[in-house]
Amino acid sequence: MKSYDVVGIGNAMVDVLTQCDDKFLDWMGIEKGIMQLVDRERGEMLYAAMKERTEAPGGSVGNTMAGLGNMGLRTAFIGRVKDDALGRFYAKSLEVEGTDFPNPPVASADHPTSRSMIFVTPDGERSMNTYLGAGADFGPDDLDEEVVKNSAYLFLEGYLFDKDQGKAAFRKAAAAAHAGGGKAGIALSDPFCVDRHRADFRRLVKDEMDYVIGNQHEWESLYQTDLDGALAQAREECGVVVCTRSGADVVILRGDERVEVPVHRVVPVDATGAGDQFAAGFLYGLATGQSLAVSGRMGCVAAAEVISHFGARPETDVKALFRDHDLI
Ligand SMILES: OC[C@H]1O[C@H](O)[C@H](O)[C@@H]1O
Repeated sequence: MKSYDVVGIGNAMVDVLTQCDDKFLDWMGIEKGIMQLVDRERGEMLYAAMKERTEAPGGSVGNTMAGLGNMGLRTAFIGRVKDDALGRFYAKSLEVEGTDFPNPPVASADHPTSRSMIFVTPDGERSMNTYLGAGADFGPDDLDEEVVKNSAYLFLEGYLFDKDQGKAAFRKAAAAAHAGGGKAGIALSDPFCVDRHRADFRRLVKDEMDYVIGNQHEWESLYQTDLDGALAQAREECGVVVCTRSGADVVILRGDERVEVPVHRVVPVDATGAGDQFAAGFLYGLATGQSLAVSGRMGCVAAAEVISHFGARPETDVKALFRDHDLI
């Protein structure tokens, strides 16, 4: 019996969230709806410009693991934080939410704990301004293979694939997952990151991943073609292929099987974490032996919950929502 159902690896990041209007975004030169990297100076300027701030633990795969913990699975999140106030806050909050955080904060980290300044506009769109701190320096030495071997599923965050040491850590993690008889998967995370490392992402997806979750732009960027062409290639190269399409039906492929899961469009209160919680719901289904259709619907239920309030992690009992929808 494994210790964990799902173990995730990603950039451990604290979110600083605020609300603003579109004029404020223009004024500050913030590009709407995407993740932009910022240096420390701009990060501090944006932080100071926020009128009211909420600080919350974030990070894409960290959010997914917290979501899976909320659903009652046994989870761990492996990430790198500095031993500073934000890093200790991050580690503690995951443990409180029921997800193990095996790596202690690193006193000697060169950079402070990663953070993202997130501006949410009245249409619910989120614009993220990320300062890549200690979390982005995650490398093979930060990975205890035994934790991964002891999990049925491994889930990786594409953002960490932006640096060579992150790539090396992912190869080590995938090998450990397979050595332990588990399955390895990744969230592609960002079309620009895919664009910067296309060849390496392609190799990883083809040779080392059992399931891959991405949105339309990420899949198109990976194969440099339209969505149908991209998914046709992905299906040849990877066991389970999941494509979210911002409000349109989710497409899931496994061999000859193709499932389309309907999405009910609503105006979000805050879209932050929608993809992360879709992944949590979907992985819950996969890890508990549900069909692709049910797993996809679980993903949509979890995503709908998180966009109904401010912040990237669930605030209600998502398993109860699965029951309300007759999914369990
Ligand atoms: O996907 C949303 C997450 O991405 C960024 O990493 C932020 O931390 C945020 O919580």
